[in-house]
Amino acid sequence: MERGSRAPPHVAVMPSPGMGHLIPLSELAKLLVLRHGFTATFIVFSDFSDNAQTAFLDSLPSGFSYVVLPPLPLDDVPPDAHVETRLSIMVERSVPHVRDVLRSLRRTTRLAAYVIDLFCVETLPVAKELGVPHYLLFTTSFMVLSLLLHLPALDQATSCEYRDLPEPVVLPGCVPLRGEDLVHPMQDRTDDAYRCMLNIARRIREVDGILVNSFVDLEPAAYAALKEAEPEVGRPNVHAIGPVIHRGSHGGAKGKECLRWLDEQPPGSVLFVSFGSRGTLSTEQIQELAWGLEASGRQFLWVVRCPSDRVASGAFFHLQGPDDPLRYLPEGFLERTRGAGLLVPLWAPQVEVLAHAATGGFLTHCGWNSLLESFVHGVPMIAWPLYAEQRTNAVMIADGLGVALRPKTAADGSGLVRREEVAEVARELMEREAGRKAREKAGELKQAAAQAVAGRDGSSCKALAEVAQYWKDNAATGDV
Ligand SMILES: O=c1ccn([C@@H]2O[C@H](COP(=O)(O)OP(=O)(O)O[C@H]3O[C@H](CO)[C@@H](O)[C@H](O)[C@H]3O)[C@@H](O)[C@H]2O)c(=O)[nH]1
Repeated sequence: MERGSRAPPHVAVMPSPGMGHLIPLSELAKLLVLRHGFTATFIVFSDFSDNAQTAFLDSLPSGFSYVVLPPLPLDDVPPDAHVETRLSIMVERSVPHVRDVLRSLRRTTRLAAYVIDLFCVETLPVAKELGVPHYLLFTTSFMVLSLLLHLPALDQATSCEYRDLPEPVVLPGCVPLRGEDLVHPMQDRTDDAYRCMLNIARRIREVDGILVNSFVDLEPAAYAALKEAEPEVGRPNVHAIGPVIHRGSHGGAKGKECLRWLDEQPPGSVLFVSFGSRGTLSTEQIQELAWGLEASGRQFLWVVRCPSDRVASGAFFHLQGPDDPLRYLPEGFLERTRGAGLLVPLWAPQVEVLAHAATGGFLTHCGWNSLLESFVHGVPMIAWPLYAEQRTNAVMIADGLGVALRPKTAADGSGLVRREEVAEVARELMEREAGRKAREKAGELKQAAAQAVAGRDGSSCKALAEVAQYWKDNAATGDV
């Protein structure tokens, strides 16, 4: 690698495991490489890099390289520890290795910035120590960022569990949130996962700036409130740079089959059902969903995974193994729905599916990348949140933006969405007035999303160009 005044500026990027973070961080790096003349190195964990992640990294164009950290065993961590707890321990253990990588990049490149996602905050002191500007790519909304920035104060002011608060939490410029709709690690304040979240909430104030994968017109009031608060001590500047989404294909042969099937369906007729890179349902819920989709009479394309009650807890970071997800469906389902539905085990080329004219709705777990991809393609949704910040996102898209419908869970305390409700909400979205309204709103958001990243003048393009220029200027003068 080159160092010297004519070498390109370099960015080091550290995503935590999982496609949900790898995708936006690599798309950001692509923009820096292809539009702003940077080169980039990814620092990735070996422990959790599965085939999908490795294939994704290998497909990145020239200008990128990646360094795999040595294995960081977590054998001493209880197997039932929450994913946030496991992640935070793993990141802590990675610090000496990250120091070595950043030191080496400083020697061999014009290292201009170090960009992480929120689970990697424990590595920030290394960048500080080496004088490398350190930024966070916040991979979800301004609303969730606002929640995190307010969390230490909220923690001080609250003595009960948040779900028992008599009033909703009101964040500046955001739709009110009931305690039970706050992010998953906030649901049990006695759990380690909550302490991890609180630690992250404190540490993100240490970064030099926060790039947010959202756009101003999507969340104008939440964005304005955060901008207003910037002069406060310990409030990093925020930059709206989204929607940064994956635009290529990563679906393989099965992906091509999905797209061929979609080509044969009438425009706007298909409900796409997918729960992100690793979302799964219980066996009973899979069965209810299947019966409901069948009863709805609608065409559907469903990315099917093995039930959550059949997956080992430590396997969270990996796509599932050899077990056949189709065997958990109701008997005869495949035969009865042949022609009306297509089932894809594990993975579909989601962005291409959402971009396809036949796709008329998206039943989603509300991961932020999925939502952005839906906004970009103007697809209305059914919000079916599972974990992380997905309930918070669901409130935003259903109550705030009006681009999604929410199925009701059964009153029997099972927490299940029963088949009748699945059929009803699918028909609502695809055939009725509520769906028509959501589709109209989705069309408006599609335009706003396109404007944010249009040419050089889109608000998000400008914001990223300013940050990139700042990094280049500092790298060029040797100030870093
Ligand atoms: O069959 C599939 C399934 C997923 N994807 C892609 O994988 C990504 C999934 O990302 P996302 O929708 O954000 O879901 P998660 O993978 O669950 O993402 C994690 O990270 C997100 C960003 O922080 C959070 O919003 C989520 O709650 C968290 O679970 C998207 O780009 C999808 O297009 C596919 O291409 N094909």
